[in-house]
Amino acid sequence: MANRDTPTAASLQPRTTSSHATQTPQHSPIDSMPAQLAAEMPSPTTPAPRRTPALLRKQSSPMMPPFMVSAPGKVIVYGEHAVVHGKAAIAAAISLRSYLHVSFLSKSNRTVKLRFPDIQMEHTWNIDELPWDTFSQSGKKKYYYDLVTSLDPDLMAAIQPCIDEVSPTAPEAIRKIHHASACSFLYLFLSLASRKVPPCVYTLRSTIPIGAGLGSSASISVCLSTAMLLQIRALSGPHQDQPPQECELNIERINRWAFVGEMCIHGNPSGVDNTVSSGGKAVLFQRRDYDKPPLVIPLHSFPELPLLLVNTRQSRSTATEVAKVANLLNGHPALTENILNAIGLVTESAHNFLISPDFDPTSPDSLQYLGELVTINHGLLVSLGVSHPKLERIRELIDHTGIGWTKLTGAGGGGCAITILKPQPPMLTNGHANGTHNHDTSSDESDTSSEPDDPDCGASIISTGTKLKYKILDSLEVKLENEGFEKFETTLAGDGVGVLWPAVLHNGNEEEGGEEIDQEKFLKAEGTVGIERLVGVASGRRKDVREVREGWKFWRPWEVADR
Ligand SMILES: Nc1ncnc2c1ncn2[C@@H]1O[C@H](COP(=O)(O)OP(=O)(O)O)[C@@H](O)[C@H]1O
Ligand SMILES: C[C@@](O)(CCOP(=O)(O)O)CC(=O)O
Repeated sequence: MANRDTPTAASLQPRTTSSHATQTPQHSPIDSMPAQLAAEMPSPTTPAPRRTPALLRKQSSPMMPPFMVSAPGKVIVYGEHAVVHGKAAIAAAISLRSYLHVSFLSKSNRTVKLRFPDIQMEHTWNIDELPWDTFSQSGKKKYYYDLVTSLDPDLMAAIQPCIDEVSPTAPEAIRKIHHASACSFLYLFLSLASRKVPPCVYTLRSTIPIGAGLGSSASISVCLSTAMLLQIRALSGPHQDQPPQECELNIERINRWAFVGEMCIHGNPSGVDNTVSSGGKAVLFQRRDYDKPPLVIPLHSFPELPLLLVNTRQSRSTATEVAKVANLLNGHPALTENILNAIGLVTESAHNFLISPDFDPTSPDSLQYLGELVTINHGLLVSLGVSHPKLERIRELIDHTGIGWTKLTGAGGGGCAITILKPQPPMLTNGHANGTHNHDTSSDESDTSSEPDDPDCGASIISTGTKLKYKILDSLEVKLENEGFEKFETTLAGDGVGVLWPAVLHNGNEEEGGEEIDQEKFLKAEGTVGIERLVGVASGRRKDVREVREGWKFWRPWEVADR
């Protein structure tokens, strides 16, 4: 995965517009659409069409099938706050994702519609009334391969009236959320598409809690960027056997435009959220000098791990928490610097370990090492004053079960806690009735406690351990819910952006013709489980570590690199 300022930048820029022809993707999912339709797809390099006289009009073409894209949220695993002061941090993708469904309307419709039910937003614009002229003026026009690092005030001013017409009567706080999403959409749409774009509906649903520091905004920006780049045929793949450099190039292209979407929502984002959401897995991220681009190193060795994520549901402000640390630094410079340095060392230790030959993603000892760093990192964040009683309560409840290593993630002061789960519950690894933990599963233990003592049944121990782990997790879930917290069982360091083209699932049977995911079915799916079931993601904790996503395709540079 590459960051917006990495050397791959040069490789993305054709020298002249005419070199576009040589860059036309060979394996885009859109290549599978009928040639006539493909020819009608707008491209930023396609000259504006001449008006066809009514008598010479072509026959109507069949409508393009709907397609879907999906992008993950992220967590900071090590190094938040210290990263603001020049140290490195490690962020990783999670399996909570946003899903964007794109469907097409008949040509006569001339509208583009957003359906974003998570934020109760719906809006339709007339395509012909959008400010295409401003976006295509010379000096303003951007191409899919361009690097855009700031928003153009003239373009922002041109879309403002279109944003203002969204949810005009909603309360101010809701309007702000709607306008941020609309701005992200419109800026990308007007930059990448053209007046000739087929009328379409963008329906978005996410399993990522909004505003909890899990990168929900970046994941929607990545979905929008990917969908539009696919629509203008500026991406190739994803497909199996795609060379790693080509995967990187596509991810980079998506990431650049996702960053533009993020700027619309956040003003001045660091870029780490969209980078992780585009490319998946994990990255080491460091910004020593704010005038220079950040250092972003993909960590392809980061293991896919089951992760427990608990949302305090306590709203927090990143700016306030960052300011708390700045104040502490002012009042206690030497001490605070030492804490920040220690956090920097935590990240450095994790990074060195992950890239060392000693690291074995399947070994409990390796996991233990990474887990201990999680615990240390949390302690240091507490001493910076950025925890919250609710985060401490969650940590206390989880520590009592002994099932893993817990820390706050992101800004703190609320938001979420993460727990890297131990491979086996502590009573199996440390012997029975481990005095340091109160498992609170007394009724559950009776039916499992005899099995681990049997030296001849390793498989049975594993299944007993797994059963016990789930019992502990179930009992924990009840406690967390009773106290108003929200628990997610997710996976750390999975895939980045994915494509389901067309939006059809075959459920293993190609002959059946498959089940089309249409807009209404997508809107009706209930909750995370309903959405994941509909889009073909194996849901629930009993899934394998790598989720099965039938029909979905991902750019996975690490996998190709491993071959
Ligand atoms: N599911 C969603 N549907 C529509 N817009 C969303 C969704 N999730 C996030 N957003 C947009 O992203 C913004 C949230 O950004 P932010 O508060 O930084 O949260 P996060 O830390 O999760 O990225 C929202 O105001 C909204 O504009
Ligand atoms: C506290 C900080 O290090 C991370 C904030 O993360 P989030 O806003 O909770 O995703 C701030 C930053 O890196 O900009």
